[in-house]
Amino acid sequence: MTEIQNLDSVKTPGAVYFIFGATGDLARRKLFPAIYSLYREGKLGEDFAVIGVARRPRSGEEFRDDVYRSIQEFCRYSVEDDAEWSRFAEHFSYKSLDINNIDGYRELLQQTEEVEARFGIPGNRLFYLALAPELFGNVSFNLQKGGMLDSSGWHRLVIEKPFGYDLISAQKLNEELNQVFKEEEIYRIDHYLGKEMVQNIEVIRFANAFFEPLWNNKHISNIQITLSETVGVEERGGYYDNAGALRDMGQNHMLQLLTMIAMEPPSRLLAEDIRDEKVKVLRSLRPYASAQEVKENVVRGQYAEGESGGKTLPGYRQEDKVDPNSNTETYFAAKVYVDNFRWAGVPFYIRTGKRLPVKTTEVVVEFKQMPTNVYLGQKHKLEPNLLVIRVNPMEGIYIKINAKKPGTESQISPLAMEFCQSCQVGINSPEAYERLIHDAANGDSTYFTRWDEVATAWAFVDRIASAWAQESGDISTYAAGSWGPEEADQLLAQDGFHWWPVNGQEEDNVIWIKG
Ligand SMILES: NC(=O)C1=CN([C@@H]2O[C@H](COP(=O)(O)OP(=O)(O)OC[C@H]3O[C@@H](n4cnc5c(N)ncnc54)[C@H](OP(=O)(O)O)[C@@H]3O)[C@@H](O)[C@H]2O)C=CC1
Ligand SMILES: O=C1O[C@H](COP(=O)(O)O)[C@@H](O)[C@H](O)[C@H]1O
Repeated sequence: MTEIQNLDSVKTPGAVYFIFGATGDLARRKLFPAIYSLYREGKLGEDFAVIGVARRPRSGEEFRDDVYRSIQEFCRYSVEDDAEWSRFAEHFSYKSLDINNIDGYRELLQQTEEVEARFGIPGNRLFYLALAPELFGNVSFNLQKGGMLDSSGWHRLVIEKPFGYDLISAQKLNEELNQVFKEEEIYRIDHYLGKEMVQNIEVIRFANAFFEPLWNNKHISNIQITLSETVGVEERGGYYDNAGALRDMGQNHMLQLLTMIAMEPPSRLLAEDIRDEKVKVLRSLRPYASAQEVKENVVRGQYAEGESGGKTLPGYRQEDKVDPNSNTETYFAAKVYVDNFRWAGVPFYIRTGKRLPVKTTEVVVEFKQMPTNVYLGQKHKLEPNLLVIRVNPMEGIYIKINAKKPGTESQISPLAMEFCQSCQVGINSPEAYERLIHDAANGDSTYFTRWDEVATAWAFVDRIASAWAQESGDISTYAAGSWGPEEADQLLAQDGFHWWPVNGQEEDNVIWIKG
């Protein structure tokens, strides 16, 4: 068990980082830039090496050029100095390998031992699989067979989502991995857990006397979690058409966010204590008992042609590598209950979708009105208090309260007090992948998903997916650039609530105090 340390300045132990899928999109956009940021901040030191692995032929020089371009395009630091770049780049080499070719692993082993000797690395090996999940099992077997796990240091497997397609496939994958790696050696990435503000939820909740006493069904009327995207499926139509919004965002990022909001305070800040609390929330999710209950509580839709910023956007069925008759959902919203003492009766409304009007991840905690109040009534329109946690792209929190409108005799107006973290000069939050690679190298699994979390989340999501699978007829659509199907508004309206405006769409009547 690892106690969370202040990792801000912790240097990682010397290790070789294997990036399987080194010629792919994730490596280019996220992983190389993250490794460079860690290096620039002194967190990697000089006793590390990166070996890129993929089938495509690449010389070492070509690979380092790829890495350079990816950093210049996507990293929050840019390369400014030739000498510093050469010092960094010499840690990178490439191995062309089909993951099914066992002979290739023996060559990889030789290359590994060479770089370990060269950089004084004590046999620690981190295998990052930026690959399609179907390949995870074979890579693990072949790493073992090819002698890659025989060194004297630690061996860790970092794997990307999706972890399976449903509970059964996830179990199968997990069994395969467990034949080679122990649970504590497996780091399942959910990059939302690496986001600054998702980690901050814990601090906001557990380090402030005025939130925790109110954090329950006596004071909170409902919680809204929005993960909206403006993009469509881009070039990932092949994968997405098989997954859909529920599996792509719901089973993982949304439920993980929900657990961070709903979990009990852990008794200690140990990775296992925190993950124990999160899994208890997942176990407390009220399962939908029938297809009818799914229909009543979950809304889905697919984007059709629409418009945004004066541009016409194609419908989902017109996207590249998408079945022209596809019924895959690109949006879903659900009403979810956490059936425990703290949350009994409080609806959690969650929604996610592609081609929505804004890119944002936000959590809105809506508080109950006071039971009796001299200001309630005809004359005054009191709005409920809100605590809004902005995860991305804006980072920060704001609290909405009622206050006297300045200059009026007795008019009451909502007033939002905001702490915008991303607006503060000097705060340049690390990318999620920087934190997660750093944590994995330091053996801190707090912000990675444990197997029981993954399995419990699948069990919840599978009921929705199988109810949808029984439905016949075409999925309902929403115009690209809109807020999704109208039924999603009904989901809240029937309980007397509405979705609060998110990111940059604040109502005119609110007075803002920016901090
Ligand atoms: N891209 C993203 O933003 C995100 C991706 N993910 C996940 O990360 C993983 C990778 O995604 P992404 O980078 O987009 O995928 P890409 O298709 O862009 O890249 C796949 C990589 O796998 C390599 N590869 C495929 N087959 C083999 C093989 N048999 N042997 C060796 N290498 C192989 C390819 O290289 P080559 O063809 O040269 O062999 C390529 O480098 C997926 O699981 C995805 O779901 C998760 C979240 C976000
Ligand atoms: O995991 C995924 O996340 C992205 C959204 O991530 P964000 O950090 O930009 O909010 C999503 O576009 C993608 O479909 C999904 O696979």
